[in-house]
Amino acid sequence: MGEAPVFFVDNLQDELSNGFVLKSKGLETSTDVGDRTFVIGGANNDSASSIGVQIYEKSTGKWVIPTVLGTKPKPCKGHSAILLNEDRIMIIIRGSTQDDCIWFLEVDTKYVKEQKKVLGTEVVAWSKGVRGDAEKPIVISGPSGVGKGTLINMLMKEFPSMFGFSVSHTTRAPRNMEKNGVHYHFTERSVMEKDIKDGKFLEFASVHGNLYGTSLEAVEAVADSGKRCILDIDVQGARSVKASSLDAIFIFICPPSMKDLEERLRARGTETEEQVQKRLRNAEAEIEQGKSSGIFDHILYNDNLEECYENLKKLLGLDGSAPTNHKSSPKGIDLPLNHSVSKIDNKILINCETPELGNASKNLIVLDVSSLKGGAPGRTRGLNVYAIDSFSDGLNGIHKLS
Ligand SMILES: Nc1ncnc2c1ncn2[C@@H]1O[C@H](COP(=O)(O)OP(=O)(O)OP(=O)(O)O)[C@@H](O)[C@H]1O
Ligand SMILES: Nc1nc2c(ncn2[C@@H]2O[C@H](COP(=O)(O)O)[C@@H](O)[C@H]2O)c(=O)[nH]1
Repeated sequence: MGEAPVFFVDNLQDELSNGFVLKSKGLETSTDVGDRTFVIGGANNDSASSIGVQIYEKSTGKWVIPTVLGTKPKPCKGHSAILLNEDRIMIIIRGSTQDDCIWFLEVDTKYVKEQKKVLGTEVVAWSKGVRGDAEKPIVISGPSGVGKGTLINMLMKEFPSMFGFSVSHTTRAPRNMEKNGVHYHFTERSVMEKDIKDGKFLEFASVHGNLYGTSLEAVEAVADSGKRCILDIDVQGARSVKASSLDAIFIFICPPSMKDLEERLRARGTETEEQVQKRLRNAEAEIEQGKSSGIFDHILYNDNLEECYENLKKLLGLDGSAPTNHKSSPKGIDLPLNHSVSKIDNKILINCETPELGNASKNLIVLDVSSLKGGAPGRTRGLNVYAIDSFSDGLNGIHKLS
């Protein structure tokens, strides 16, 4: 059992040695991680659109401005910071409401270590804290024409409130009936390449001569709407997702034969002869990898469509053996401006004061961080939140908020 203190910056230099000017407004926190101090918050100019991060290296006495990945929290009236597991800092935004009050700045997680190698710079990564457990996303892969889209459409039609589709980006041209933003985000290669460089994609791959990718936003938009996310991506993309922090179920759809696959692709009539040939050539390698790579948790054969659909529902627990109602979104918490934060084991205690109700009225919000999942890039899930009312007068009531 131990209590981690919360630090507030009180004596930072105005002009940093690397030329970075920190106009301290008393809104920053500093958190020590090994021999580095992470200074978070306080816009370095008035038009800043997000919370800034700087690192002070105690051994060299130098300030470093890291590459900041992930969606960043907006500048705020102040925040509290507390170190978790030596690899991430939990940020509790003051005066914020609902779903925007808990954030994580990853400073030494697996993802951050990988990105440091890739980018060759100091890296930190933001992820937003989400209460409760969303069900695992479903990754569906398989060769072009095997019936992935058909199966996904059947699932979304039968369970519209349960599933949401991750709308990918692609550089290929839209087909006749395809709508931008619904089937794909159709995009220019140069724009997509820049977004990939800026860390906006969970995965991307060159597929049949075009660029395809899943943006973090596409997956998180579905999860934030309380639905279970379905990704229709190729095997290369599935491999990247498997290596990421997204905890998903991986399903590979196999055709009964190459002959059937060819017939389906031709019958769909959406590709030129040259494209059909290219997709069929790629299909052989994809089927080989799908069966042997160890990426996939389940392989389904799509011979008879109805049978394959029933098998898909069965493995997702939708065949009547499990309840089909999706969980309702957890309630939010209103975090007051005045609060203090401490840590005991896997619990963060937020001590909230309500001045208008006098000293006797204090509420304690408990964040249980023992079951955190996921993380940057994306969301950190599995936060459990409890409120204990008026604890200074005795334990009047304990409410589980999520
Ligand atoms: N079991 C099946 N038997 C016969 N035809 C099928 C079967 N499943 C799907 N199809 C048909 O095969 C064609 C290809 O299906 P679909 O477009 O769903 O493939 P896909 O895997 O999503 O392809 P892509 O990866 O290119 O998007 C469609 O015309 C669809 O109606
Ligand atoms: N790696 C990714 N692959 C994707 C993504 N979106 C779709 N795909 C795959 O591309 C092929 C071709 O699709 P089509 O619509 O042009 O027929 C297919 O296998 C899809 O699964 C993505 O975001 N990433």
